[in-house]
Amino acid sequence: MQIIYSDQFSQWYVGTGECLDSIVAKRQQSVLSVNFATSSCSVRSVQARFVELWLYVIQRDITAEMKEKNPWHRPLIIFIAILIALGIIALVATAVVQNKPLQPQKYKYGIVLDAGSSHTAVYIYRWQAEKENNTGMVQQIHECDVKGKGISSYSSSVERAGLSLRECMEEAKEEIPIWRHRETPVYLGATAGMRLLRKENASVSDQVLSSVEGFLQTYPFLYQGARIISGQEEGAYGWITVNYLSDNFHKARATMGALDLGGASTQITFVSQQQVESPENSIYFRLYGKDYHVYTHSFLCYGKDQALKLAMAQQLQTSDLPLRDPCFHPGYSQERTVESVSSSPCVSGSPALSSHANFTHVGAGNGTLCHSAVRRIFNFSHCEWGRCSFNGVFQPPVEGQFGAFSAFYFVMNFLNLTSDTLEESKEKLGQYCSTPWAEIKQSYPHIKEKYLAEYCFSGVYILTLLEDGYSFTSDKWKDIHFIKKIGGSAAGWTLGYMLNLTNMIPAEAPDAPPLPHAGYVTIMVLFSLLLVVLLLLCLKLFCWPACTRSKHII
Ligand SMILES: O=c1[nH]cnc2c1ncn2[C@@H]1O[C@H](COP(=O)(O)OP(=O)(O)O)[C@@H](O)[C@H]1O
Ligand SMILES: [Ca+2]
Repeated sequence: MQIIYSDQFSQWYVGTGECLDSIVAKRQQSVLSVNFATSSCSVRSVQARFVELWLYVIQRDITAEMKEKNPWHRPLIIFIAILIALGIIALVATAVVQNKPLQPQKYKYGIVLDAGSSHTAVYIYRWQAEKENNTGMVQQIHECDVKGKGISSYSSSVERAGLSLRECMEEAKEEIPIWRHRETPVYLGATAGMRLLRKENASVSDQVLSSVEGFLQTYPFLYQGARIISGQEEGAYGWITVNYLSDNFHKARATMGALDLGGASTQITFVSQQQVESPENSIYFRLYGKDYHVYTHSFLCYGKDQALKLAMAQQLQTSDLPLRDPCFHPGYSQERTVESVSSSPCVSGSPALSSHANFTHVGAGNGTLCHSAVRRIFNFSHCEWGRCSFNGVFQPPVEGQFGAFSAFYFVMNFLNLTSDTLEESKEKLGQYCSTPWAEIKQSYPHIKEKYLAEYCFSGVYILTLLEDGYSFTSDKWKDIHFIKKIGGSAAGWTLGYMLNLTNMIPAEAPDAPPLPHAGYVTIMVLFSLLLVVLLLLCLKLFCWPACTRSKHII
């Protein structure tokens, strides 16, 4: 069937159909008159034909009216079509850039050896090559604990100091892709054990460093030096590490203080609103466009192993033998040489110690007496500054949240005191210290006996150092967070050291960061919705008149 419109006569001529001989339709105003010349049609099919014609007429007239009213109709359609095309290109481009797969060769690597007083650990870090200046981008991917003691213990066979690192350095070769070896920096930083050795014998400490240097240079990595870092650096880099891993620099949030307890030294580092009176305790950083005035102090000889020697030496000088030590469990007994205590450069200068060669170290298990004994290794009596922690060292009042790591974590975690109040910790520790040694050994058969025997002392030492030494009062205790890792990377000075030496923390904020994931998703969804709306609009504008523009309906 065919309908033909004639402009000339304002009439539709409809061809013949199954049952229609001819149809002539005419519209005047809103009245459509149709003449059907039928031969054998039913009334129903004539009615249907009439409705069809009526709809066609209305549609045609509306389209004509729209065209007349809106001369921008066609350009609008073209504009919307261009918008849709651009939108699709933008969506695809954003998705491609954002989801670009990271190829393994896009990663860079760095190795830092933490040559501590008790042992050496090798850390391997990895970061995306193009994102070096963004915070939170460097991650620890591997940690290897070197077997045996720290490098400072090799003073009588220095060549073994380097060799002791072999296993962990071989692991590093395995962990890092071969094509990255030559450009992967290796740093070795030695801490308080080597500081003490240098004090005792500078030439031997140099020989130990030469030994590790020679050994590290046999590896294909980019050797960047082996040195003894200062206590100030150790504190500062620990602070950088915890705040970098917590993303505090990037988000310009309040920073977190850092508390590091080693075997031979301990560090406290935090941002203080008060003036840092002593220049040697003050460090200034400009990071990501923000200034940080940081207080730091490293107490040499106040790591937990040297503190134990100090406490034992103190007791040896003032009490009869055998030494009844309240910081060791009842029933504990150990033969020791006086030399094992007095040989430390932290202890030397105590003449009374030389009168005996050996002594029996007996546990008396008493938390309160242990606290008194530990307090005696701190000097609280002189202070030249407005405020001191101990031993005449300036310290402003502690402020904000603190991350306490290394031995702070190991000990408090073992004693299950990481989420207790100060009072609860004292109470639980008192009970633990008075538990018989035989019972302790039975309860923890898999823990190294040296560590196990010392947890009572270490726990009491930590509480005393934090409360009496640094003035973390009961109300501030909750601000101390005992942590081992943050987001898979160990809390410690090594990461901060590497970030600093590779210039990965810029002084000024880098250019705007790429879209965060939430922003990316939001933009993609909004753009998609907009496109759908535009598409529908275009269909409505484009298809409808296009469909009706024809003067023929088939
Ligand atoms: O699992 C553990 N339990 C208890 N103490 C631990 C554990 N692992 C390491 N430590 C202790 O943590 C301390 C780490 O000190 P480190 O060797 O880093 O010395 P430094 O930082 O003073 O040079 C040592 O006292 C070591 O005995
Ligand atoms: Ca350490």
